[in-house]
Amino acid sequence: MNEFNWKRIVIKVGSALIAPDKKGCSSHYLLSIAQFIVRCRTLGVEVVLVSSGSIAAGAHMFSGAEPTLPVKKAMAAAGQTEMMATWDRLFDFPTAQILLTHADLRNRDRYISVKDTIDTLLSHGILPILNENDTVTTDKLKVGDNDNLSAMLAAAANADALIICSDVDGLYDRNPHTHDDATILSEVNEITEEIYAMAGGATSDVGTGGMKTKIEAAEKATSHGIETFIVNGFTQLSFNMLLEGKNAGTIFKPYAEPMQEHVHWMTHTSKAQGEVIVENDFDAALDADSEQLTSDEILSVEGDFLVGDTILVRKDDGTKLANAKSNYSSCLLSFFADRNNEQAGPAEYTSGPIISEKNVALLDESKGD
Ligand SMILES: Nc1ncnc2c1ncn2[C@@H]1O[C@H](COP(=O)(O)OP(=O)(O)O)[C@@H](O)[C@H]1O
Ligand SMILES: N[C@@H](CCC(=O)OP(=O)(O)O)C(=O)O
Repeated sequence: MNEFNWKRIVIKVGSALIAPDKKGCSSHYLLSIAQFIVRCRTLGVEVVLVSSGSIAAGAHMFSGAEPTLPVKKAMAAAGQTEMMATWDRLFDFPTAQILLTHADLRNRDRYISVKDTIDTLLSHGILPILNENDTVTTDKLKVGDNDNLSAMLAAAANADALIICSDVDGLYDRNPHTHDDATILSEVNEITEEIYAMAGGATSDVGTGGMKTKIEAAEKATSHGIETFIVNGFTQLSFNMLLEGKNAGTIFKPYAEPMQEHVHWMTHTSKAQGEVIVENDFDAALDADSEQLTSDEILSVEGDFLVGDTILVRKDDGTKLANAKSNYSSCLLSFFADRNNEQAGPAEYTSGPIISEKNVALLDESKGD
């Protein structure tokens, strides 16, 4: 057993560490991260790597080009190969590339498939290296930043820890690059609005999301029971400290009572693709018998969703009742809602249950306070 009792960890590496000067991929900072990964594996800890940096690594091949969206997508395609080759050279065991979009994670079958692939790679001693598939993704399909992606993957992999390697020592009470008097928070026990208020965006021209997306990631991971660290990936000291079981930056403590797996997935990974709105006096106990929600209860439908997508069920006054997997498309549910609103007498057609008990994640607001 190791100092920290980890069996499996996810390490996320930011773009500034991969391609610090946007002149291609550099192994300068990756070497100490690779050594840490090797040491963890020697200690019996399975490691999953989430690596940013394809766009930054590919930028040097497009000199003089305006960084438009198509050019960035091309940079990602070209830089990804260079980045994978750089990582691969640092290890004497095999690595595997997995490129994903949010569409692969919000669909339950595809999510399970990703989970299974990660498990299988790890059980064969292969290091999975993941990134968002920036070349094919669109606004609607993307996660958008690798902090949140790494937390979704830490939950999928059922990791014990998520280590986010960045270009700062951790979370400060304000951006240390713009405030000389900023002080670091070494431990965060609860992620509150005040914590979010401390976080600003990225100031480097290669980072995405800054500290805000790291706090979102920490919230996702800690609510799954995963302890989360933000450390400075520029310095070997961070990794030496982690190996000694010491806090190397900011540690976010995991929830004492983590969310159930499917509740976590619906809340933090799949996210609602649309809404079903019910009467304010709707009082069915969704957790006990969600089959009570049928087409007769629907007032209106918002967004476009398909059978199997996650939806938010809420009351007309805005109270959020539950996230749930929809058994019907938005198109069909809108038809039922329109018919209900016309009050056209007894319904000729009614739906079966719109959501099913085992695919419901109750939201706090619905707990009757
Ligand atoms: N409260 C804060 N504490 C630390 N860094 C912050 C804070 N607010 C904003 N930042 C910015 O977040 C940056 C790290 O995020 P980002 O640039 O996205 O890096 P990465 O590529 O590692 O994801 C820091 O360099 C800093 O400019
Ligand atoms: N997927 C992108 C990185 C997105 C991202 O979140 O970047 P970063 O903030 O540096 O972790 C890429 O490979 O360039």
